[in-house]
Amino acid sequence: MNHLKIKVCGMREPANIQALALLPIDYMGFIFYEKSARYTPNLPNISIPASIKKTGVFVNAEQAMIHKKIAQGLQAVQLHGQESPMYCEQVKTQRTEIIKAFGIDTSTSWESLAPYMGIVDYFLFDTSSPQHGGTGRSFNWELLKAYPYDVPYFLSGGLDLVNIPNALAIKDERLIGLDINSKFEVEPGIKDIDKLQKALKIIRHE
Ligand SMILES: O=C(O)c1ccccc1N[C@@H]1O[C@H](COP(=O)(O)O)[C@@H](O)[C@H]1O
Repeated sequence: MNHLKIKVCGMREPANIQALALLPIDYMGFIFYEKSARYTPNLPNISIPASIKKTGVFVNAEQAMIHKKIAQGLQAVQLHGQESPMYCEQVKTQRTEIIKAFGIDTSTSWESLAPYMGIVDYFLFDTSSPQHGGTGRSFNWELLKAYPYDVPYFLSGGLDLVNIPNALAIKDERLIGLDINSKFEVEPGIKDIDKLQKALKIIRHE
């Protein structure tokens, strides 16, 4: 399998961000969705290595708000609501990756993702839920076998030290990364750095 990208989401506390920035991750996520327990109103003013893409997570947000956050230094935008393909196109800038999230369950119609192709950089497949994400629950990954497109995707939803090895066993070149969140927290928004290091060792086969 190619080098799997690792995204750690839901950061907001300066010391915790600084500690995470020392780890070999690819994306660091900041949740700009007020109803989330991990909500942060602003991108923390902390130096993060250029190798880590600062990612804003939004749910059906005003586009002006997203553009404001991009201007503050985001390299990626993760859209977790019912954002349309046109919305994704309008939010995209030359320097910003677009990750469109979908909650997956047995009712998922893969055909509904087709209009996003050529617009978004990645899909992200998460557990379907009314709160749009951060549930700590995984979905039935067997459903991914029916995913018919070439667009690479991140896997998320309740990833933890027990199920990450199972995620690594998914034989699919389109699986480009893992998104780690609530199962690695000491409290919402504060990550357990030691536990994340253990996950990184598993993922990077160290
Ligand atoms: O984490 C949240 O609170 C959240 C709220 C609304 C939308 C997305 C959110 N986080 C994203 O949810 C997934 C799965 O997280 P978990 O591992 O199940 O806790 C992940 O992509 C986060 O970026």
